[in-house]
Amino acid sequence: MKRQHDKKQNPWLALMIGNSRLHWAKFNGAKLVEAWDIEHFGAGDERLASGEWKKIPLYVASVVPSEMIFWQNFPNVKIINRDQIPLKGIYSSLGIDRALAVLGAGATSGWPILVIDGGTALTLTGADEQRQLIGGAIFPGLKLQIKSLAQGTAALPEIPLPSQLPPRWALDTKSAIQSGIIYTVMAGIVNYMQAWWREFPKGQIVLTGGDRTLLFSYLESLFPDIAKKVKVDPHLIFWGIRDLVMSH
Ligand SMILES: Nc1ncnc2c1ncn2[C@@H]1O[C@H](COP(=O)(O)OP(=O)(O)OP(=O)(O)O)[C@@H](O)[C@H]1O
Ligand SMILES: CC(C)(CO)[C@@H](O)C(=O)NCCC(=O)O
Ligand SMILES: [K+]
Repeated sequence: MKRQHDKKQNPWLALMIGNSRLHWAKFNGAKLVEAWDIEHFGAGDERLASGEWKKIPLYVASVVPSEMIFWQNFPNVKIINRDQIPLKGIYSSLGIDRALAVLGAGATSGWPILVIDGGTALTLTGADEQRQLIGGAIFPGLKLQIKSLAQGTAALPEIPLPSQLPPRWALDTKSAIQSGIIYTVMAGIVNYMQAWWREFPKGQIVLTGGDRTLLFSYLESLFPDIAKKVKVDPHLIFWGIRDLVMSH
C-alpha cells in the first residue's frame, strides 16, 4: 500500500465488511475520530455520496467476497488482503478480520496475543512473540446459536440475550435456551483462555466484536479473577488497519 497522506493529520476511512454489519471508522492520521456500524446493504453509507468523502482514502477489508465487488470500483479505495498482513504462518483461507484483529491487538497490547471476537461467528485467534500465527477456533456466535435453535425446531422461539448472567438451572424455555448457550459458551471460552495461559503465561487476551460487552459481563460474574486479566476493545480491527496504513 502506497502512503497517500504525508501530513500526520490527514483524514482516511476504514471499512470492515463483516457477516452481519459494516463496521466503519474515520481517522485523522493515527487518531480514530469516529466509529460506527451499519446494517448490510449494497451501497453502504449515504455519507459516501457527499463529494468530500469521495476524496478521502478508503481502506476496505471484507469477509464477504460478494460485497467486495461493489467497493472495488469506488474512487480512492484500497483493498486490504491477507498478503499485506505482517504475520507469519497465515493459512490461505484465514479470515482477514481475524488477521487484522490479531495485528491490531498485538500492536496495542503486545505479544503473545489471543483475540476472542464475539461476532456472527465467535473466533479465537492467537499469535506469539515472533508474530507467528498459533491458530485458533471458530464456532457459532451467541445470536447465531439462538437463531439456529429457533430455525431448526418447531417449539423453540428466538429469544433475546440477557444483559446479566441468567440462572443456570432454568424452569422456562426462554431461560433454558439462555442458560444452555451462555454457560456452554463461557465454559468453552474459559477453557481456551486457560490453555492459552498454560502455553503463554505472559500472553495477553483481548475481547472484541458485537457481543464483547455481554461476554465480558458474563465472564465477570462467573470468573471475576479471569476477567481482571482480560481486556475489552471494540476497535482491534481498526488498530490493525491503522498499523498497515501508517507503516507504509
Ligand atoms: N445493533 C446490533 N445489530 C446486530 N448485532 C448486534 C448489535 N449489537 C450487538 N450485536 C451482536 O453482535 C454480534 C455480531 O457481531 P458483529 O457486528 O461484530 O458481527 P459481524 O458484522 O459479523 O462482524 P464479524 O465479521 O466480526 O463477525 C451478534 O451476535 C449480536 O448479538
Ligand atoms: C470466521 C469468520 C466468519 C469470522 O468473521 C471469518 O473470519 C471467516 O470467514 N474466516 C475464514 C475461515 C478461517 O478464518 O479459517
Ligand atoms: K458460508
